[in-house]
Amino acid sequence: APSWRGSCGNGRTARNPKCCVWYDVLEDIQQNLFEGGQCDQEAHESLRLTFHDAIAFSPNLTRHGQFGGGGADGSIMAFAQIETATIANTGVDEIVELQRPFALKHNVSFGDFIQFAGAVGLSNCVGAPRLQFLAGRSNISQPAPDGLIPEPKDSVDSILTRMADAGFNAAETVDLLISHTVAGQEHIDTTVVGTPLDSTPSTFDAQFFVETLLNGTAFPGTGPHFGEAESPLAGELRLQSDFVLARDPRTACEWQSFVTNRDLMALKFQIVMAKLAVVGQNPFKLTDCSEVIPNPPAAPRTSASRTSPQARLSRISNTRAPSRRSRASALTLARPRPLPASLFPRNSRVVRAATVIRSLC
Ligand code: HEM
Ligand SMILES: [Ca+2]
Repeated sequence: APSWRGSCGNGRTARNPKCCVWYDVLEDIQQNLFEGGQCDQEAHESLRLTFHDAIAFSPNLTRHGQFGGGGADGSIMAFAQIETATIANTGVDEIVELQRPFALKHNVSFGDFIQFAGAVGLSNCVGAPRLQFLAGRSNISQPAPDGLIPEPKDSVDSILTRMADAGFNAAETVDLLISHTVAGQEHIDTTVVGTPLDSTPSTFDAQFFVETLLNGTAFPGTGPHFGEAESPLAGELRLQSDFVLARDPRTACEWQSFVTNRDLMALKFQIVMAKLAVVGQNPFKLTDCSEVIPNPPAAPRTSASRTSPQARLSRISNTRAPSRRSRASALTLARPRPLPASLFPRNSRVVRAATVIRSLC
């Protein structure tokens, strides 16, 4: 148990001297990876990378005498040429190559660095929870086997089976997909690079869960592509996997629960990310350096935004500003179900076309 409480230099203190190095990493990546602390594309990709490293862990393969992957062990960075060549990891090589020099420069393990960068990147997003960060993962790993990362074309059965193998039940799988509130795509439809998965990709809010429940009406680019479903808003892309998970009886209730409870959503993400970050690791051998993770900017306590999602999206695509800190629509509405019509602005064409699933829970 750490009794040391001391200076890390520059007026910074930590409970454990092992945490000091992370202040240097923090300063460096906020300036030089996240453009001065933005919830930008690098922040989004860093969050995605935490998943792609960690989820490659399969007790099922191990039971069959094969190597099942080491989980959150940094293998995706150590063996990037092998791991990022797979279909599920399309595009992940970019953030791995951007991150690696920082890990080498500060002499921290790849597994630690990936989880740290994900937590710091998320802390730049308005309304995000502050994630736990444990340090001390070994830097020795083996290449993870292919086939362990869910793909957007996969069925709910296949996704839930894979996630269960790695230790996550159906509700926790939905909790992990809260990440898609700060997300875009570049590799599903390459003609509309940067298309977000919800109308507020720089804000950690419930828009993703609202918008994935609307009726899809069109593709944002030249779709359909493999793993893509029709989206309800121009300039937004919907993954097929998000479409089916939002509507499956095993996952729909957890999905809908977030629409009217942003705080619950933030809490569940914090909890499930703490679990994801130590897949394949012994958390009791790691050191808690969470104090280094910055406090994210708070979400404004407003009722549902009056601005229509479509208007927000048009602004995003017109300006291409990486992180216009749009006002969060904190969905603090009283009744949990059915989804209140007031969430959807009446004068929007989108909304007239939208039918919200009301019967699954
Ligand atoms: C069923 C599981 C999942 C599937 C099938 C899936 C699939 C995808 C796909 C296809 C993209 C677009 C990538 C691109 O074209 O550039 C994406 C983006 C993203 N995913 Fe997921 N994902 C899943 C779960 C997760 C989880 C658990 C996390 C994190 C905890 C996550 C975080 C992200 C983020 C942050 C992005 C945005 C990346 C960016 O903007 O560059 N995803 N996901
Ligand atoms: Ca959002």
